[in-house]
Amino acid sequence: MSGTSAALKPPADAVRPVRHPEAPAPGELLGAHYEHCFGCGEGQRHGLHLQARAGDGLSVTAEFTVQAAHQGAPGLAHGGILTTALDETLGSLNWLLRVIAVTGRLETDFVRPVPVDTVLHLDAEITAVHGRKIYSRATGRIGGPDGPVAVRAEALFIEVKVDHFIENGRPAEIEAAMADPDQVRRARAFEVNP
Ligand SMILES: CCCCCCCC/C=C\CCCCCCCC(=O)SCCNC(=O)CCNC(=O)[C@H](O)C(C)(C)COP(=O)(O)OP(=O)(O)OC[C@H]1O[C@@H](n2cnc3c(N)ncnc32)[C@H](O)[C@@H]1OP(=O)(O)O
Repeated sequence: MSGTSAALKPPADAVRPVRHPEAPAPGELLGAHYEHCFGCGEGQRHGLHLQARAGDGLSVTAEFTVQAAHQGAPGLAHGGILTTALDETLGSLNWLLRVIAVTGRLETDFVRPVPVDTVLHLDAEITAVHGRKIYSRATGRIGGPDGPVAVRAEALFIEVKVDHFIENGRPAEIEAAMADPDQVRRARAFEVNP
């Protein structure tokens, strides 16, 4: 059963956006947006280490292996962890538009239990854009990229500027991020390439 709320339905005058000309090519890894991100950061030892790859059009794919540390019930993935994997995959889509955006709303259907050691095959796509609002959906399958659906999500991301992080993040981490020329260059690149 799926019952997406009205807030996740694009308005009638929403548009289907186009991939940014400098977006990573299909098949390319997108790379982490922040090394300490719980979803994708290489430097986050407790994290999911999810690696998203650009697909065709406005889509990405990613894989995530459920670890023992991700359990909710014995031997099964915690639903919040699965939602995090969906959130991260959906968030990475915005790179194809070269837009920085944060999750405003995320709705998940848990269709099948996901055992520890399972590889969750995720795919996601942007469906519409309306002003700063980016509508997207994602699916997670088990047993292979064409296996049965285990989780499904629809989301609304909201475009923000780098200042969103600078104004709201804990100062210690913001100062460290701003001292990293790669992080600043990457973040600013999104603002000069509309
Ligand atoms: C040099 C420094 C380096 C830093 C660089 C870092 C680079 C980072 C790169 C990439 C980052 C990607 C990170 C991905 C991580 C994975 C994804 C996450 O988990 S993100 C975390 C969870 N999400 C939040 O923490 C959002 C918290 N919420 C907010 O901050 C605000 O509520 C925000 C920005 C979402 C909206 O606030 P408003 O004041 O800007 O805008 P308003 O006017 O309220 O909303 C704009 C439109 O969106 C709708 N909207 C907003 N929230 C909605 C909601 N929850 N449901 C439905 N509609 C919503 C509104 O109704 C409005 O629509 P109408 O334009 O009037 O049609």
